[in-house]
Amino acid sequence: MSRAPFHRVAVLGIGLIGSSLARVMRTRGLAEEIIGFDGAEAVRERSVALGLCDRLTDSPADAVAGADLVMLCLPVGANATVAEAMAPRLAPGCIVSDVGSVKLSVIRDVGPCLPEGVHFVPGHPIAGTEHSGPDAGFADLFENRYVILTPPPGSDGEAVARVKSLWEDCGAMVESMDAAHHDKVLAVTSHLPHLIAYTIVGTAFDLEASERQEVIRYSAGGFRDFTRIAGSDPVMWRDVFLNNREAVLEMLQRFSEDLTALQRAIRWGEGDTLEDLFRRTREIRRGVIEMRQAGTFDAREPDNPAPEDEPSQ
Ligand SMILES: NC(=O)C1=CN([C@@H]2O[C@H](COP(=O)(O)OP(=O)(O)OC[C@H]3O[C@@H](n4cnc5c(N)ncnc54)[C@H](O)[C@@H]3O)[C@@H](O)[C@H]2O)C=CC1
Ligand SMILES: O=C(O)C(=O)Cc1ccc(O)cc1
Repeated sequence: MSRAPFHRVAVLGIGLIGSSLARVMRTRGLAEEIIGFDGAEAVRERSVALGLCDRLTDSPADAVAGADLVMLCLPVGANATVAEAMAPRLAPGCIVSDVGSVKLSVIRDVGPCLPEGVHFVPGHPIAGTEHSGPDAGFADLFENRYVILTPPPGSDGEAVARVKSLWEDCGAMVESMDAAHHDKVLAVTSHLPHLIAYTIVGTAFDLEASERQEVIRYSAGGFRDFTRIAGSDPVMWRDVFLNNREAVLEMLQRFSEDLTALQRAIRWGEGDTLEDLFRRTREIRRGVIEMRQAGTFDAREPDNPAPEDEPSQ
């Protein structure tokens, strides 16, 4: 029997992403032992009941003792406190990685806590859902999804290669890029869309009670897709916006300029302007589907069947 690529993996934060990682590492034999840490007692109890880890602890330091890989799977705003608490027990040669949606802040918050001889390989799976918590995770979450690694200059090549290989073993396609570039790209592809969804659903909620009822009843006209995204975890997304402030504000500025241009086209009846844009965006949608990145939850795409726990259309 071949040995697992990692001896002891500590998963810090057993929510959607942490529990999915624990599940896939377990089912594919990627770790001999999985130790879980979570700050919430209810999450630890649920993780025990689900059999996600070999052992659960309420101490980050206990969790990382003797680990050769530590995976931070926390809201990005929690990384600094947890990294400080775990640092004294990190073994020399250990790899610390993460899954946070923002990368510059993780490098800023975690990097300085790590002792000499510990390797830091920040990462971000572009895979998820609007659900959170240990029950929401599933082993196939990373299958055919991208994972972006943002190793700081001078990172240990072997550590980066081991993290890359782990994600590939989880079914993912791995790319590397500079952290600042990652944060700009994700600001437009992920963070801004979530902000727009939160705004539009909030706007609808603030309508008169009678109109609000109708918004919910007739939501199939486009609104429903926004409510899925706007149902995402409030703490996780608060931390994303507070920690990717500059890039999000820059993209928001560009977006609001484009929105103003559309507003003008509608006001002046410039149908060609509207149609040209809608044709270009339809092409982009087709490209996303061709690259099979349309989402695990999009039941209308034949290439992307809905998981069993999602209601089909
Ligand atoms: N939800 C998604 O679709 C994706 C999330 N991510 C990133 O993954 C990370 C985790 O997200 P999810 O798994 O979705 O969140 P989640 O809310 O499902 O899980 C986070 C877990 O961290 C624990 N936690 C929070 N603050 C803590 C603290 N201070 N000390 C100890 N434990 C604490 C919570 O109890 C919870 O169990 C985030 O950084 C997020 O940006 C990355 C890709 C996709
Ligand atoms: O559910 C969705 O539409 C998502 O966008 C999931 C997601 C959320 C955050 C990430 O950093 C990556 C993926």
